Amino acid sequence: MRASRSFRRAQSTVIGYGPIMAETGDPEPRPLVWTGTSLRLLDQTALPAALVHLEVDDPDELVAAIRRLAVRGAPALGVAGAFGVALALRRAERDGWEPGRLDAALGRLRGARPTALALAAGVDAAAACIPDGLAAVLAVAERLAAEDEAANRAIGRHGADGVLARTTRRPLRVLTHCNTGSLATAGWGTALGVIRELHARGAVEVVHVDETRPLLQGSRLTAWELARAGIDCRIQADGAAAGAILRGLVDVALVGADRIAANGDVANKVGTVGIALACAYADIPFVVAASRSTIDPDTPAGADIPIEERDGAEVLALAGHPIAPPGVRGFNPAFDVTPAHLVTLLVTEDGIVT
Ligand SMILES: CSC[C@H]1O[C@H](OP(=O)(O)O)[C@H](O)[C@@H]1O
Repeated sequence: MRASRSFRRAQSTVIGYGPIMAETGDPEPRPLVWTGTSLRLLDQTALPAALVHLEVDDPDELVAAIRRLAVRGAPALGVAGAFGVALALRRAERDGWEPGRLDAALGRLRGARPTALALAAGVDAAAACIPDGLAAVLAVAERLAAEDEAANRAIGRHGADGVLARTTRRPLRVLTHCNTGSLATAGWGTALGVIRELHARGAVEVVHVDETRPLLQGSRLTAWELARAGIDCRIQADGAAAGAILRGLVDVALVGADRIAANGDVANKVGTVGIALACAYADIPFVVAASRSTIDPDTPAGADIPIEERDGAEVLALAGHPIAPPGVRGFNPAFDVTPAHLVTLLVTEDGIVT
């Protein structure tokens, strides 16, 4: 890819885990870092094989990176959206954009992934400070990042308490879906943060990691984070989840959320509702870990949550290789909705919500 002016690709390719930790000096590489003039993204589409950083200084390049999931995960998108407002304001001031052009850029950023409430919320929070200048916008983005990591630590503690109070087997066999760790947030993670806390308390035997088709956030990202944290895991096909639960191989399922409706219905990565149904049938806890900012009082119920429909081509390929006959269409909803009555435990930084 020829790097355009605003989309420079700084690449350091390493294989495995150790070199990455040595490479960054950070036990948990952050999905994004503000450099002072640009947003440095860890390109999650290249993980786990390569550590690739993208230097983005244009809001529309950030929209493109969000849409192809180079940066992803509701909380991380909220922070990225807020920094995206700073990128847009820098551009507007430097290039003398008329107000309509800035508003249009913010609209594209806000709508880049419609299900994740945090993205729009992060853009709105930062945009509200545009009249106070760039420093104020950046301060909002930095605050959102700091608040998110602190919230995740609290979610981890409350979630571990809640899980241990509702399970008897020790140590636990946990199932998780998609990626809800440091890569999906400003640090530590939501459901993966609970798993980290349970592991710190010696309460995790193994984590069943759904690969999470079609983009494989589980096998590529969650397994990568767990391996780096020294937490034993086994990657499984998404289709193995219900059978593992019904065979009694799983003690608790822990997932994140992209948006929670006012009635408690939960939008999360596609495949989540099947796990919830299996947990209900097997009578094991189905636990949702999310920051309070994921709860949307303005969305009455799950049916009102916009579900992102992605290009069907993502389903028709695996790691870029075709796995379907030519001419067949793909159906590719990125999320599904779990009815509130199937959620055993909803945990936020405030504690057990339900
Ligand atoms: C910390 S919750 C992250 C949430 O976002 C993921 O979706 P995507 O990978 O498409 O951004 C998934 O739904 C996770 O539960």
